[in-house]
Amino acid sequence: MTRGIALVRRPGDRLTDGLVTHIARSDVDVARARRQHEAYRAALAEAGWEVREVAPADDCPDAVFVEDTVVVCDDLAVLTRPGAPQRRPEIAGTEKTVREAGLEVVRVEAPGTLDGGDVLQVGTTVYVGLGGRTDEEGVAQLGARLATRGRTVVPVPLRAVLHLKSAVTALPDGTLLALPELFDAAALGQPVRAVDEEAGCHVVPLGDDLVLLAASAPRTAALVAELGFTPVVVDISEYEKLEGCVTCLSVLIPRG
Ligand SMILES: CN(C)C(=N)NCCC[C@H](N)C(=O)O
Repeated sequence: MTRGIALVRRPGDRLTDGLVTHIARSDVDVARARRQHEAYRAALAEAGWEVREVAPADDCPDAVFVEDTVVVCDDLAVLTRPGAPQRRPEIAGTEKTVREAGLEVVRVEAPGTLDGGDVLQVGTTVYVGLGGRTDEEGVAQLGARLATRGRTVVPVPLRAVLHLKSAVTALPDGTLLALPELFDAAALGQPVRAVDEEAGCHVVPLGDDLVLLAASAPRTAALVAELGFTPVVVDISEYEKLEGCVTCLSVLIPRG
């Protein structure tokens, strides 16, 4: 029995044209990115997830960052309306896959914008980054949709960072790992544990004590182990060149 479904989308040939907002552009090695994606998928499978692929959207260079296209909460899939207009065609493939997975499907409607990378779910609280990609209308719409599942949305203003989950994510026990200078940390209403590596604030709980994180955060991997969890380390250097992180490359749908 698997833990549930992990949605992923393979990188396309145009990956190197992906958006870059807060860092300098550097060349992406697409062949290496494909190998890293294969290893990422293998890590999810090894951790007990059924890896299910969303159809490629090769005209969209950022389509591999599938997290931004949908927010899954229990049996509900909220299709997003990405803040970057060129990413909106990515939604169709995700919609097909979440429908096939049997989820109820709703969406963020215009003029609201919301990227999945701005949505951090911790228990029944859903923190949503307000910044370059997600606006107040998007937050309000998400709040209304997730209220049907007993969730409370808390807006969190961002500073110079792409997404909320570029700056803070949670360990399985709810401990928030963060770079607090990148956002209004007081808005979370709970303390964070500051990390000293940029990629250290990007973790994905994979079930039980397993925690996925990037090879570029070795000190945080050691911290995660000290705290009693088991780090699962993947090299995603080619995606980091496009402001991607371990969270962005999948959407986990735990078995109901
Ligand atoms: C948590 N993060 C960072 C994400 N969910 N998405 C990253 C998207 C990166 C892409 N180049 C873009 O700019 O859209």
